[in-house]
Amino acid sequence: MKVAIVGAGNMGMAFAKSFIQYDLVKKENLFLIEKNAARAEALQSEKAGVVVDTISPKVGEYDLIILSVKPQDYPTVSEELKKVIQPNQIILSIMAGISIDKIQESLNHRIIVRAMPNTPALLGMGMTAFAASGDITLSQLKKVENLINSTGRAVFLEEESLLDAVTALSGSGPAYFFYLVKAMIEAGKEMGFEDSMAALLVKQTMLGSFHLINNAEKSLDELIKAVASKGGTTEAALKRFEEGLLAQNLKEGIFAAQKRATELSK
Ligand SMILES: NC(=O)C1=CN([C@@H]2O[C@H](COP(=O)(O)OP(=O)(O)OC[C@H]3O[C@@H](n4cnc5c(N)ncnc54)[C@H](OP(=O)(O)O)[C@@H]3O)[C@@H](O)[C@H]2O)C=CC1
Ligand SMILES: O=C(O)[C@@H]1CCC=N1
Repeated sequence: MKVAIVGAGNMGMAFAKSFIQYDLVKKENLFLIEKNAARAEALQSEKAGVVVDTISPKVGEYDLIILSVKPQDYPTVSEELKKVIQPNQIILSIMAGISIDKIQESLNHRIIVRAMPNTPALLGMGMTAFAASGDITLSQLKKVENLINSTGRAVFLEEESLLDAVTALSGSGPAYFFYLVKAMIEAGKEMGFEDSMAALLVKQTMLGSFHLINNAEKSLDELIKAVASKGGTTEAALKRFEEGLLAQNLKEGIFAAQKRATELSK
């Protein structure tokens, strides 16, 4: 398959690297359009694919075009892309908030898949949800799904409107996890540990706990109860979290992300 990527940044390249790793796309069939000069130079030197800085008629030769610029940059991209896009090309957008309708209208093009991945895709451990326009054939959809599957797990959504919630939950989710881990490491340092020791204690705890969620036949409440002894240390921490409305604040943060995704589509 021949794939062009408009905006070869963090996510665009996480996708591209998985496609290459699983031999779904050959490097010579990967066309990277990247306007950031420093990034383009880095991509050139690591021989990541054919690298150019602007959209040209050459883009029309690719089976699939991935849109992975920031939503704010999309109006400029669509102006250029609509001049060169060919009717049989598949568009895969991973941009937060930009709806299939809006992409169809701005490109005057029908065949659109809209996906929301996350950065663990860099390790083939991503979580992507995707929806598609009614105009796509099953064969075209399967081709895109095969590519996405190389980046981790994927779910198809009948309802595109759910993608803003996906963005808030799993798209942005890695940052929430990193934020929690960082706060725990900082607490460790404040209690007197060296940076590396605090990081080890927290990272191994998070890793082991993740596997317990997946492997123990217990609910999350039961897992919490199994750690929190009556009158003990965990209970003291959880009480403080409740007083500070930590869970409520986390949820409100996620709803704010969803609201922002909806705003980006306007
Ligand atoms: N990062 C994440 O975790 C996730 C991101 N997304 C979505 O992926 C998209 C990209 O995000 P991310 O990879 O983090 O962003 P990046 O900034 O890392 O990548 C986007 C790249 O596109 C370049 N660019 C901007 N305009 C153009 C243009 N006209 N032609 C070619 N290249 C251009 C940017 O250059 P410059 O830096 O100079 O602007 C930048 O290098 C966003 O829409 C985001 O919503 C989706 C899921 C997760
Ligand atoms: O923060 C953002 O807007 C993008 C979408 C999901 C993750 N990063």
